[in-house]
Amino acid sequence: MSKAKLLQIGDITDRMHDALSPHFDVDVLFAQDDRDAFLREHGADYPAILTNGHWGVPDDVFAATPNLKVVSSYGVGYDAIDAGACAARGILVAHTPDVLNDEVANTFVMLWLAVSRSLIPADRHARSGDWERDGSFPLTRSVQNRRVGILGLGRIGQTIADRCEAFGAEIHYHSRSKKDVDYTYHDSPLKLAEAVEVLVAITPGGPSTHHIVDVDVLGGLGADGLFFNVARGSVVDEAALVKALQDGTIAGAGLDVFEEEPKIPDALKSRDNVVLTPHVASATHETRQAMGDLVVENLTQWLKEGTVKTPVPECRNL
Ligand SMILES: O=CC(=O)O
Repeated sequence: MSKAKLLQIGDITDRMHDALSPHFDVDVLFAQDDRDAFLREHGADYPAILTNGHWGVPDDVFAATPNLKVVSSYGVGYDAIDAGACAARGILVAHTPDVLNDEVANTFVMLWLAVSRSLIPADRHARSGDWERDGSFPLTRSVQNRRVGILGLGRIGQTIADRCEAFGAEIHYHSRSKKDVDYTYHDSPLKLAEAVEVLVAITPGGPSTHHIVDVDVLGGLGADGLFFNVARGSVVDEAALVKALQDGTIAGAGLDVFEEEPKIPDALKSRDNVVLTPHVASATHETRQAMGDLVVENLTQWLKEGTVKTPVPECRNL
């Protein structure tokens, strides 16, 4: 019996490839020399797409796959996929929620400690000989007993809150709606920023959260404030963030995501009060394995039953 055809957009692990191969005939979009000709000739053959949060489903692919039935994305954030348009065409979209909550929360903690305790400059001081030559490294700032603001109290935001409690934090949050939790709610990102010393963005990306951290919010955070982004680059006005760091409007930042990945502004790269990671919040062997297994499970379940295990909210009623 012939296998179902699957169009792969972006990289996958060997384990995912091996698990998919018995069920799907996999073609890699980026391996095609002439993408337009390939999509024109073969687009209608694909009922299934495997993609990720970075590539999503580009418009040309969406338009060239009239028989598409399922999209399985290797990541939790799906702002690069027009899930509303997929739902309207009856296409199921699946993502990988929950299995990465711990890792993303841990990445925030790593950045928070690194920025507050000046980990990168301190490491440099230790290995460069500066310690012997110039003496002790300057004092840094404690992460203990801070007022922490979580922008987006979804599943990952809650896991971040749990981690922060271990540091004696007073937790504040802003979300689209008030939740049944003991933390302090603020009805705007600005009011949240004004109330806290540490602000972490962990909202979904997309038009509804575009630049919700802007010049005013950064001003509200204030000169001792630290900003962290483990959400999407689009959530923050990056130019305003650069200026806020340059002008001392805020004290520092830890960033895993950027507006034009993989490009990072030089003005961020050159600052000692900023720690940068290349969108790796979920990128451990263990968590990527769990995410990959879920991507595969969504596709094989769809093959067997026509459903997926973890649909995005827009597709839950399909
Ligand atoms: O950014 C990572 C994800 O959305 O899983």
